[in-house]
Parts: sequence; structure tokens; C-alpha cells
Amino acid sequence: MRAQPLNRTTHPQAPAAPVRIVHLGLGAFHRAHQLWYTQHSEADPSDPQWGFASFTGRSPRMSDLLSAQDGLFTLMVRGPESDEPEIIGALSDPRAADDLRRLWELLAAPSTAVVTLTITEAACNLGPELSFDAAEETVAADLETLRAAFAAGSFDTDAVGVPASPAAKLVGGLAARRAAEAGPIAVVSCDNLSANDRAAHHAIQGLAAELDPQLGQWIERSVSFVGTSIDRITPATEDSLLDDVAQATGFADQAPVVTEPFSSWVLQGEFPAGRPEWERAGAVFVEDLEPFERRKLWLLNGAHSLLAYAGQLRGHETVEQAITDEVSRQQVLEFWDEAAHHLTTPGLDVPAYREALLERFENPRIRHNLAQIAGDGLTKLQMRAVPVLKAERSAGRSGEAAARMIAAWTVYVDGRDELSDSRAEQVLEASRSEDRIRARRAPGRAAGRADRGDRADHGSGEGPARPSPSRGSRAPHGNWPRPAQAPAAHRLRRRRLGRQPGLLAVDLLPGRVLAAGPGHRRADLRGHALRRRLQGHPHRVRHRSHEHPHGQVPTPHHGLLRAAGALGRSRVLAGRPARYERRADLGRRHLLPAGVGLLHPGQHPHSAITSINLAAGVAPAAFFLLAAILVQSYPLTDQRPAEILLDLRTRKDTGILPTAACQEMEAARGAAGASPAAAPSSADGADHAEHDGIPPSAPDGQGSGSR
Ligand SMILES: NC(=O)c1ccc[n+]([C@@H]2O[C@H](COP(=O)([O-])OP(=O)(O)OC[C@H]3O[C@@H](n4cnc5c(N)ncnc54)[C@H](O)[C@@H]3O)[C@@H](O)[C@H]2O)c1
Ligand SMILES: O=P(O)(O)OC[C@@H](O)[C@@H](O)[C@H](O)[C@H](O)CO
Repeated sequence: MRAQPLNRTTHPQAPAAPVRIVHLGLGAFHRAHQLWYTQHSEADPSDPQWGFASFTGRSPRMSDLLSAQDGLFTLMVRGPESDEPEIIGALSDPRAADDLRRLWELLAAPSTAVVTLTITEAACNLGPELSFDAAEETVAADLETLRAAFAAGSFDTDAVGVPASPAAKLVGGLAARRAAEAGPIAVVSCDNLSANDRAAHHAIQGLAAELDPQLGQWIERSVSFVGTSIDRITPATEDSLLDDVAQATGFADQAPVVTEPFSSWVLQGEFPAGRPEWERAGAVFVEDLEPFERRKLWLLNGAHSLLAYAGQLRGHETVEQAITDEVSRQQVLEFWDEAAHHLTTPGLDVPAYREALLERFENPRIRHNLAQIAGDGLTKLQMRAVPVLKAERSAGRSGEAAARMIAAWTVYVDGRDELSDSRAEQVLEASRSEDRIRARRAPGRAAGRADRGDRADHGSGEGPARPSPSRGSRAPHGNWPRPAQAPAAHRLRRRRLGRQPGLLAVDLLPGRVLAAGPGHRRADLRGHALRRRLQGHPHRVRHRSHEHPHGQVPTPHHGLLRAAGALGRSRVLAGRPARYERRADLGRRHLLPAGVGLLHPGQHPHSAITSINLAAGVAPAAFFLLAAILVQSYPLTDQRPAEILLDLRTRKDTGILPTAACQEMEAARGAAGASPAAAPSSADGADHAEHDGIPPSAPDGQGSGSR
């Protein structure tokens, strides 16, 4: 039987509800989640009250497809054994991303009560700590566009263009709402971000205040930013789904979505202009979202990212394949154990949540590609791995399983020509500059350096016995030379890196990452004293003040010393709390935020050394990348990423500071026989986003491939 077109004439769906919600990001998840919840929240399904006008993020493909279907589409709810297709009708008005006129008109209407967002993590264009940065490229361009639009008094996109970022589009619409005195409104971010309400707030408020302080103040008073934890595994649509849907429903739906039976929506915040009764569909409103958000981002998304990198390195393509591999599964369980230490809020029921997650991941009928999940690692790891690693470090444990996730990412991105990451160019450029340095390598000198490195490792005779995984594990391509034109600070850092693991310090203020080992021969007096101190001679490091008077660190060397000094002092706190408390706090403040708070007040030096070595032995490479990800003043710009990745690769390749985690991942890649399936390139990634969840090979000439 020939499938018939899907629309409100061919399907006995209720009429389209009046638009009261505006959505940005008409992708797969929006259709599987917010539209489903809204449809199921109607008291009388035959007379729906809450309709969406949903705008695509960039390309008009999805709005074109859905407009042709009067907004209807099939949600294929795919359980482990069977499918439950459902036609969703809550989308009243599908719109293209550049239809600013309609967007602003809707935002200026008092009947519009809510804005929802699924625009991906990276689309907020925010800096570290969700800070607003007016100089950021997209933000700066959008500011210019909005200024021109405001100056013109009306928005003629032909004349001034369309701002690129969702935040800028909303700011324009909110200005129109203010002018129309249409009243307050709620903005609900449904992206996998920690503190997604704050992210939306900062992105929108930052732009508005920059444009017009009064608009900024109005937004402060009139826009409620609602935080959410959202959950429903919704892979990108594959071609085969169109056939499955046609068979199951008899409709030739061009825009179906597949999702799992499970769904969850936890919200925190006010809806000053009203909202659908989402509770009817199972949504939960809470006073404190954070524990739920952490549980979901760490356990579900963290496991996803771990599987995406480590699992692909082991040759897997989907979540289900990876989670049924004993090794990958064990890595997930270990990560969950670490995360669970910090998910102690009553009511979270972590064991049951973990159990349910395993079942969800094992659903053999949901094909969730790891390559899709792997995109935007730099942003995602900040929320999925780093907080667990930091919390574990703060608790005096290694955080090995969380570090493994980062280490897996470092191996995964290494050597790629393309990367699906909003900061792909910066990471790739770093990789390339590393290659250039590699090409300049002088083998003789490199060999000599290797020898020196060995002597240094063996020769110090200092420090407690510790495993030296570097020995016998030199990479076949030997050591790397010092880059010919490296700046002094860089040379210093590289010299330090050629030592045994011992002390690792991440200095937050200038964003410098520094390391030194107990085998460091050229340590100056203070460094030497520090070494002795860490080895059990506390009296030898007498609380020298290495701090700069203003708390700024002028050079990396000083940075290291200060960081090290702070470590030393913080231990002294045990004996002389009153005297050293302030400095200990200084040390904690500087070191803990980077996850390197290995030394705690009252901790015995030996256990400190053990934990430092453990940290260095677990994944020193990860630390450096971690610092790149984490450290506020370490934006991935200029030469810095090159330096970071160079450091990273130097240690990994020479084996001078080999890392268990990186080696494990390298071995996994070796065992898989080849690089994992290429993740979507940045261009592909953009395409994927632009396709709003429809495969590039969708029919009717919508895609680039063939079915
Ligand atoms: N898919 C899931 O399982 C799932 C579950 C929970 C939360 N989420 C959240 O929803 C978001 C969207 O996921 P999806 O599966 O719908 O992806 P998708 O690729 O199907 O849709 C992404 C949407 O975001 C838009 N977009 C992407 N980058 C943008 C940019 N830079 N500026 C403006 N718009 C942009 C795209 O145009 C598209 O409309 C995710 O990033 C995630 O944060 C997804
Ligand atoms: O959508 P992303 O890219 O943020 O993350 C990929 C997956 O981890 C994610 O989509 C999950 O499937 C989802 O968060 C489940 O609710």
C-alpha cells in the first residue's frame, strides 16, 4: 500500500493550538521532548491550548519539511522490543531560522508566555564560567547587526542581515516585547548544560545590556530564566526510520524522530505569563535543580562521552555496542562510582538510576551513534568529566576514571584532520603546529635528550620509590626536540616536563600549566627546598613568600614556586593553623579549582607525595588538557593551545611522563586496528545541526546523499 502524505487534513489530529510558546532549535530533541510533553499536558486533547512556533537553528530544511505537514510528525517511541508510533501535533507553526519578522512579532505578543531553547551547548557563545564576552567573534558581529537594526527602527533583514546567535535573535524580540509592553515572559533552556538557566541569562542579558542598559534592566525585571534537567535519548534520524514509520502508520512522514520510551523533565523557576501543565505528562518542578542536573549530566552524559571516546577507540560505533563490551562497561561503572561519591542528596536514588541507565544504554533497537555524541568534547567535558575529577581530587582521591574520559578525548582528537567541535579550528591548529615542530626534530639531539632524561630519572636517587612507567616504554619515534623558536617560558616548561612525575601544579591566575619532578636537577634553591619538603623535610621550606604582592604571577617559574609553596604551606596548617590559615586558603583557592588540590591541611607529606604521584601517574597529559579546558585565563587562542597540545604530545610520545590512561587509550586504538570512525567533521557537524536532525540523505532532494 502506498503511504499517504501526513498533514492535518489526512490525519485526524486536533487543529493547531494557538501559539503561546516560541522555540529556537527545531531539532530532533525538541520534537521528542518539549513537543511531546506539551501534547500530553493538554486537559482536553481535542481542544489544545498551547501551541509552539518553533524556529530552526540555521537551515530552513526542517521547517520546510514540517510546514508541508502542517507541523505534524511521527514520534517513533522505540522500546527494546517494539515501536509505538505517535503523531505529535503541538507544533503549530514551524519556522525558518531567519524568519526574524515572525519571531519578533511573536515575542512582542502578550499571548506568548514561554520561550524554550535547544540550540546545543556551544551555541551560547559564552566564555569561561558562562561569562559574557562582547569581544567574542559571533557576539561582536551580532552586536553590530542589532545596533544597525535598532538604529533603523525596524528589522529589515535584507538591509541589516540576521544575527547568528539565538541569544541575539531573542534580544531583538525582547526589545520588541518591551516596546509593546507585552509583559513578562519565561525563557527555558533545554540544553545539556550545567546551570542552563544561567547560561541563557548571561548570553541574553549580556548582549542586551551591551546594546542598551535600559533594555538590560527590563530583561532583569521581566524575563524569568528557568533551569531544567532534560532527558530522553534521541538519536539523529536515519533514513531507515522513514520506511519504518511509513510501514507502521501508513504516512509518508518526511520528518519523523525516533526516541526511547523513557523521558524526564525537571524544572526550576517561575513562569510569570503561565505555562502548560507539563506535570500531567510527568514533568517535575523543584526548588533545587542542581542535584538532578548533576545526576543526569554526570551519570548519563558523562557515561555517553566516556563511551564516545574510549568506546570508539575500541572500535565501537554505537552506545549499545560499547556498553555491552565488558571493558567499556567497566570504565563506565568506575566513572559512576566516582561520580556517586558526590551525588548524595537524599532522593536521588543513584543505584536505581544507574541500573535504569544500563538498561537504556543496552536498548538494542536505539542506534545512538557514538560519533554524534563525541562532538563538541571541549565544551562537554567541562560539565561531564571535570567536576567529578575535581570533586574526587578534593576528596583526596585520584579521579582516575574521570581522568580517563579526558585522556580518551585527547587520544581521540589527536591527529585528526577534522573535528566536530565549535572550537575545532583552534584544537586542530594546535595539533598542526605540533606537527610542524615534530617535522623539525633533530634525531641526534633528540636521542641525547632521551639519554639525559633517563639519567635524570635514574640519577636523582631522591624521593620515595615509585613506579616509573616511562622505563622501557619509550615510544618508537623517540623524543622531541625543543622547538627552535620557543619562548623562554615554553622552554622552561618543556625542560620541566622531561622529568619524572612528582609535582604537578596548575597555576590558575595566569593560566600557566607547570610541572616539575623530584628528579629535577636544575631546580633552584627554592625548588630544591620544596622538593626536600615534600620528601619529609618540612623545616627546609620555610614558608618563603613566593607570592607576588598583588597575587599575580609574573612568570611561569614563579607560578610554579608559588603553587608549590602554597601546597607546602597548606600542609603546615596542621601544626600551626592560626598562622598559616590565610596562606593555606590561598593555596586551596589557587589549586583546587584546577583539580590539583592534592595536598590537604594535616595531610602527611608521604601521602601527599603518593597522591601527587598517583595523579601524575594516572593521567598527567589529561591534566594539561584539563587545564586548557578549565583554566579561566587559558583561552584556546594564540599560541597557547599549541603549547598545551605540544606538552601533551611530548609526554605521551616520549614516554617520559607516560600516562596510564593515555596508554590505555592508545592501546585501545591499536587493538581496534585503526582510527575510530571519523566523527562528523566540523562541517558535517554544522550540517547535522543545520539539518535539524534529518539525515543529509533525506528524500525529495532535501539532502546530499541518496537513500
Ligand atoms: N538528542 C538528545 O538525546 C538530547 C537529550 C537531551 C538534551 N538534548 C539537548 O538538545 C540539544 C539539541 O539536540 P538535538 O538532538 O535536537 O540535535 P539536533 O542536531 O537535532 O538539533 C540541534 C538544533 O540546534 C540548532 N543549532 C545547532 N548549533 C547551533 C548554533 N550554533 N546556533 C543556533 N542554532 C544551532 C540546530 O539548527 C538544530 O535546530 C543538544 O545540544 C542537547 O543539549 C539533546
Ligand atoms: O546532545 P548532546 O550532544 O549534548 O549529548 C549527547 C548525548 O549525551 C545526549 O544527547 C543524551 O542522549 C541526552 O542528554 C539524553 O537525555
